[in-house]
Amino acid sequence: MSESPVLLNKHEVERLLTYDDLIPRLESVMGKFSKRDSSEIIQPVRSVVPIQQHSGFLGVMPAYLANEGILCTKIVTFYQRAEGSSLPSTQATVLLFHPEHGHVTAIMDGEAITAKRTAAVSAISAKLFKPALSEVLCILGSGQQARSHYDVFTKLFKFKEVRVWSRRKEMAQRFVNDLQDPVTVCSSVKEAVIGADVIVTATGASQPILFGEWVKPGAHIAAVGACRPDWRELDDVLMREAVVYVDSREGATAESGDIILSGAEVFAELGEVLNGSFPARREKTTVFKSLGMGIQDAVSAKLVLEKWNSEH
Ligand SMILES: NC(=O)c1ccc[n+]([C@@H]2O[C@H](COP(=O)([O-])OP(=O)(O)OC[C@H]3O[C@@H](n4cnc5c(N)ncnc54)[C@H](O)[C@@H]3O)[C@@H](O)[C@H]2O)c1
Ligand SMILES: O=C(O)[C@@H]1CCCCN1
Repeated sequence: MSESPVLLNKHEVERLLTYDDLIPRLESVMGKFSKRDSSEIIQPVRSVVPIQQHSGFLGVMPAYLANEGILCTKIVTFYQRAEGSSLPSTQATVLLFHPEHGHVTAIMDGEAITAKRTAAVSAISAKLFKPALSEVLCILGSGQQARSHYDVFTKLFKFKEVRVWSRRKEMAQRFVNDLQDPVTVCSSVKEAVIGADVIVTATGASQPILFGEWVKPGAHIAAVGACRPDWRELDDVLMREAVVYVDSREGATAESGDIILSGAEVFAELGEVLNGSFPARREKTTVFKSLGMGIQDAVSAKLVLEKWNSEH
C-alpha cells in the first residue's frame, strides 16, 4: 500500500521554492522540450473548460518527464474578476505522481508555483533578449504576477528606474507601498512604457493595452497575460514588428490572441534559443509571449518536494 501523499500549503511552497534553484531547472527543461523527443518529455497543450456563467476557466496541465521521473499535473482556475475583488484571479493545485506505480506522492499549492515559475521564465527571456544596456523596467499590472516579476527581475538585473502602471492608480500605489526600493507610479500605459527597455505585461486585459508606437526600438517585452485565443494585451503593430518568441508553439497557436489575431509569425520557442537551435535577436524589439506550461509546474513541484524531503 502506498504512503499518504505529502501535503504542502502555499506558505511552505513559497518558502521552499527559490529562484536560484528554479531558473536552471526551467532552462534545462524548456531546452529539452523544444527538441520534441517524446521518449523524454510528454506535455500536451492544456485542456481548458470555460465556465461561462462565471467568467472563469478550468485548465488541466499534465506533464511526464521520463528521464527525471516526474509525472505531474496542475489543475488551475482563472477568472476575470471585477476591479477591487479580493479573490485571486488564478488559483491552482499541483499533483505529483509516482511514475512507476501511479499513486499520488504530493499535493501542493499551485499559486506560489504559478507566480514564481512564470516570473522566472520571463526573467530567462529577459536574460536572452533584453537590450545590453537596460536601465528602465516597466511593469503593467499590479497583481500576483506583477509582484513575482518585480521580485525576480530586480533580483537578477540592475535597473536605474522601475515603473508600474495599473488600471486604478491606488492599486499601483498599494503595490509600491509593499516594496522597499523606489518605484515610479505612472498614470497611463504610455507614460509608463515610453523609453522603457524591458516591459512586463501582466494584466487581465482582453483588449490591447500596449501599443507598438510607444515602445522603444530594441526593447524586450515579456507578455504574460492574454491567455485566451480572443484576448489581447499587445496591438498588431507591436506583434508584427517585433521578433516573437513563445514558450510552446502549439500552446501559442491554440491559445494566444496576440499571435492568432495579429497574424504575427512566431520566430522561435524560448527552448529553441536555450538549446542553441535559434538565435537570440537581442538587437531587435522582442516579444516573449508566455502562456505557461505543465513542464514548468512539474520541475517546480519536484524541486519543492526534494527540498521538503531533505528537511524530513
Ligand atoms: N503566462 C503564464 O504562465 C501565466 C501564469 C499565470 C497567470 N497568467 C496571466 O497573467 C495575468 C495576471 O495574472 P495575476 O495572477 O497577476 O492576476 P491578478 O488578478 O493578481 O492581477 C491582474 C492585474 O491585471 C489588471 N487588470 C485586470 N483586468 C484588466 C484590464 N482589462 N485592463 C488592464 N488591467 C487589467 C488588474 O488591475 C491587476 O493589476 C492574467 O491574465 C493571468 O491569466 C499567465
Ligand atoms: O500557465 C498557467 O498556469 C496559467 C494559468 C492561468 C492562465 C494562463 N496560464
